[in-house]
Amino acid sequence: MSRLGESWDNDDVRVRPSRSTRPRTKNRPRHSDALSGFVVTVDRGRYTCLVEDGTRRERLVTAMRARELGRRAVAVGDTVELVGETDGSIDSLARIVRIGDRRSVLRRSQDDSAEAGAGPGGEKILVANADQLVVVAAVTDPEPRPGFVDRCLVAAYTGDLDPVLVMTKTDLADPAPFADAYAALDLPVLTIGRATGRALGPDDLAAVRDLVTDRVSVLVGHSGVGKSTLVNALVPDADRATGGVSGVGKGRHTSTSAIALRLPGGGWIIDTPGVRSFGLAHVTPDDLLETFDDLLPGTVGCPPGCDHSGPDGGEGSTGAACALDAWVAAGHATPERLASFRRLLASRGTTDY
Ligand SMILES: Nc1nc2c(ncn2[C@@H]2O[C@H](COP(=O)(O)OP(=O)(O)OP(=O)(O)O)[C@@H](O)[C@H]2O)c(=O)[nH]1
Ligand SMILES: [Zn+2]
Repeated sequence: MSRLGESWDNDDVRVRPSRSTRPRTKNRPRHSDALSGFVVTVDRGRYTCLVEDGTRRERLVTAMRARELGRRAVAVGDTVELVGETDGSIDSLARIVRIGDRRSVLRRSQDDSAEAGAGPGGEKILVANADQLVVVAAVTDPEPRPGFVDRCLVAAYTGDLDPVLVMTKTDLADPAPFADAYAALDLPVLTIGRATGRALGPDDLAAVRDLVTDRVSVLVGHSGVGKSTLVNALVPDADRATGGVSGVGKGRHTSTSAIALRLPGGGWIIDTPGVRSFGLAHVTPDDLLETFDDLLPGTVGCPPGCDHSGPDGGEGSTGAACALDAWVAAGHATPERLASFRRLLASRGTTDY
């Protein structure tokens, strides 16, 4: 499993203040017997981790957070170190003592910031280490919602995931009118529809399979867009792909928000059955701007407090103009890029779920 054995962040484990003069590392729990695991799903404080230790077949181990993790969140997709009861037998419970460095984080804000692992703004890490966010939207039935797609893009860009749009049900309508709005974002758009009365088109499916093979992909989309149809086509035995735990995510325990399913050709699909929206209260205009490399230099002349939302400089400003308008008018970047940036920026505050 390629995700295991990555480097570990030495700051992951909070070390209690020491009164002695010994080096701090001596006080850190050593856990030389720890095993590496990959968090497949999370349900009410219990983490299902895929573990392989070289001598035995890989297995699923149920674990809880060790006290020494403090308030640090553990998310699906995290690489972790486990100690304790790691044999994976029924009723055994291991402890997660370390969390590996993260390549990406898919966050969402939520009201209940008291929940374990919620950050200062109440944001929660939904998935760690994913390569891409696959936003699934239907051409029709249900109608695609631009605000929802835009919010997904903001979450992807600011969390270091590559966004992809997959438009389903292309047998029912033309995807172009909706997809055209994303042209300036260079967003890969794949289409998928039924070739026959029942089956998804094999060419469409092959393109999606290509996209997800050997990568970690998070799938999000509204109910009814065809996400399950797609997941079942990509992971034929989805119910068994995680040793049966996917049943946990889909059914009884509705609090489960994400589950990793192994792709037969390599890579992982992380399905998010309970996720219909992304709260983006934690994303600032500058967070988003940093993901628009071509626009970034144009803000040097912005007034203090400019939120770049329009030519008037935004609410918190002194009334001076946002420098981006003049800069783009002078031939930098493109008006379409600026318009796309501002549309995504505005989507943070909408509730178009
Ligand atoms: N015409 C057409 N129908 C499709 C396509 N993909 C899925 N459907 C149908 O759309 C309906 C919803 O599909 P699902 O896969 O259950 O949608 P979902 O997004 O998983 O929805 P939830 O299970 O509610 O989260 C089903 O009746 C599917 O058969 C497609 O490409 N074309
Ligand atoms: Zn500005």
